[in-house]
Amino acid sequence: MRIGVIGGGAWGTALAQVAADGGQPVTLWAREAEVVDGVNADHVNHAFLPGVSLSASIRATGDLADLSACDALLVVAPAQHVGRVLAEAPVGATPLVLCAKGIEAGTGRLVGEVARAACPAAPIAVLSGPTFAHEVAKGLPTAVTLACEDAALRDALAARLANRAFRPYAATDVVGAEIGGAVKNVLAIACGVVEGAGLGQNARAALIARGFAEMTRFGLAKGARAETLAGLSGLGDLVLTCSSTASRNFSLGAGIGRGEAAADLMANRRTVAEGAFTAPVLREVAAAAGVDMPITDAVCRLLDGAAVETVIGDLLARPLRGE
Ligand SMILES: NC(=O)c1ccc[n+]([C@@H]2O[C@H](COP(=O)([O-])OP(=O)(O)OC[C@H]3O[C@@H](n4cnc5c(N)ncnc54)[C@H](O)[C@@H]3O)[C@@H](O)[C@H]2O)c1
Ligand SMILES: O=P(O)(O)OC[C@H](O)CO
Repeated sequence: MRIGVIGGGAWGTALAQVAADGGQPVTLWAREAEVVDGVNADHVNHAFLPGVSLSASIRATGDLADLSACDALLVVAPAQHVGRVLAEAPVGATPLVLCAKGIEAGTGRLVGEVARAACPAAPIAVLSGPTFAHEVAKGLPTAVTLACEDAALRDALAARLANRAFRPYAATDVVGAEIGGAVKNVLAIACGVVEGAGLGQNARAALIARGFAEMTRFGLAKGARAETLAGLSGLGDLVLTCSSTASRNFSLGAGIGRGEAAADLMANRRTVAEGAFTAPVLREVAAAAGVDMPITDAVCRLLDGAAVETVIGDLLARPLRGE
């Protein structure tokens, strides 16, 4: 199975490295010429995954047409750009493995819905889970959810991507795998705020647990299964990104918690903090579905510039309720 990767950020590059295990050829499409040049000449993605030596069997390209001979495409552009990039990619009936985590602003669509609209003939799988790119690229042990309704395709993809350190777990719940990854990014911002504002470990644990309740309420309303949300792509990824400054979303929240302006933090970054784009549209989609999302709402207010003390105070002052 010839693998192509759409997106030369940290995660696309790390997944290209996974797919190149054992010297298998992989084509990596990157938007930036400097990334293409660095991967081909130095076997390093200096811009997005510095310090990691990549397999020489990864060939980078800036031309989407070079993906036309691939048997499966890993889609790793940021969620807000997936629709645009897929519209230009030579996909046809080639299976797509969606690896971005987010909800499209303006439409409220999960990445799977975006991909189905752009590439109606392409079978869809979702790969998601607790996966810091730099750890995966270095070959540290990692487990992911690989969700696909077509069992034969799912097994073929799992066999192709698995190696001694990278372990896909099979699932059929594509929507559930997507929702866990999209929602955890928003909750990670909230946990970062707690860290940055020095609100303590109790508060962070409470946010993880109540955030998981929020993710579950939303997921169930959108057709996800509870066991998927409690698995690697939901709870597993929530725990990872709510616990470490290696998470861009958590780091963004930590800056806000320290009193820095969200707009400045967003303006000064080249890497993507998906939760900042997903939070407002998640709030809208949840409201339309009648799902209460107090932590997501708090993150939206903080991103809009509300004071940390005010927002945290409002969260704590909500009427007491059953767990
Ligand atoms: N980095 C990780 O550890 C990790 C792990 C799992 C999933 N993800 C997800 O993977 C997706 C990609 O994140 P990343 O970490 O690889 O990115 P990154 O932050 O490392 O790099 C930014 C990426 O955005 C791309 N980009 C910027 N503007 C664009 C545009 N207009 N059109 C198309 N692409 C554009 C850049 O080319 C680059 O590939 C996100 O949805 C992220 O949540 C990331
Ligand atoms: O750095 P973050 O916050 O985008 O998180 C990266 C991955 O999604 C972790 O699984």
